[in-house]
Amino acid sequence: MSGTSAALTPPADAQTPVRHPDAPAPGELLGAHYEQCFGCGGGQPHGLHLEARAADGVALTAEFTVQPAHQGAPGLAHGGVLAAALDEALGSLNWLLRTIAVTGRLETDFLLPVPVGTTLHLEAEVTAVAGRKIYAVATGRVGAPDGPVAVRADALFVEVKVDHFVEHGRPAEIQAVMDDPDQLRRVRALEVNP
Ligand SMILES: CCCCCCCCCCCC(=O)SCCNC(=O)CCNC(=O)[C@H](O)C(C)(C)COP(=O)(O)OP(=O)(O)OC[C@H]1O[C@@H](n2cnc3c(N)ncnc32)[C@H](O)[C@@H]1OP(=O)(O)O
Repeated sequence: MSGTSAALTPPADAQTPVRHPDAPAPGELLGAHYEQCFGCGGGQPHGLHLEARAADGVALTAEFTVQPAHQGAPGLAHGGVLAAALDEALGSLNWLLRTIAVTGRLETDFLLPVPVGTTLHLEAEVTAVAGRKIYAVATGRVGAPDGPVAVRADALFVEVKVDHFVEHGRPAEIQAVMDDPDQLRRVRALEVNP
């Protein structure tokens, strides 16, 4: 059974999403937004190391291979880890809008178990924008880009300013980003209207 809550249905006056003119070209790897991110950062040994690539429109593809550290049941991916992979793919859509947005709501359908060693092929797409609200969907297929759908999600992201992280994040990590020119460049690339 699946369904989508009313909160994830765009309002009647929602706009069609617009790919930012400076968005990475289709096929381009998007890279990590933060080295210590559990979803995409290279600095997390047990992280997902999800790699996302721009697609046409306001959409992307991404891959993540389920590791032994991601188990819930014996030999199977933990559902929360799969939700994290969907969340990360959806969050990476920020690069195409050149907006900073965080997950407000994430509804996930788990359709098939996903064994350790499986590569999950994800697709994510922004479907509508209404003010600060960004509506998006994602699917994860097992084994191949046209494999069976194992997980899917509907999500609402909410646009925030970079101050969101400065205000709520731990000072040590915020300072470390400020002190690292590479990391700061990644944040600034998203911050179109600082
Ligand atoms: C530097 C590195 C960069 C890059 C950073 C990128 C990180 C990506 C990582 C992957 C993605 C994540 O996991 S992000 C991490 C997980 N998410 C979070 O930590 C977010 C925690 N929540 C919050 O901080 C807040 O609740 C916000 C920002 C989401 C919303 O708070 P707010 O800014 O005060 O805005 P608010 O007025 O409440 O809401 C704005 C509009 O959205 C609607 N809205 C808000 N939440 C919901 C909701 N759950 N369900 C339905 N609708 C909602 C409201 O009704 C309202 O609609 P209307 O009245 O306008 O109609």
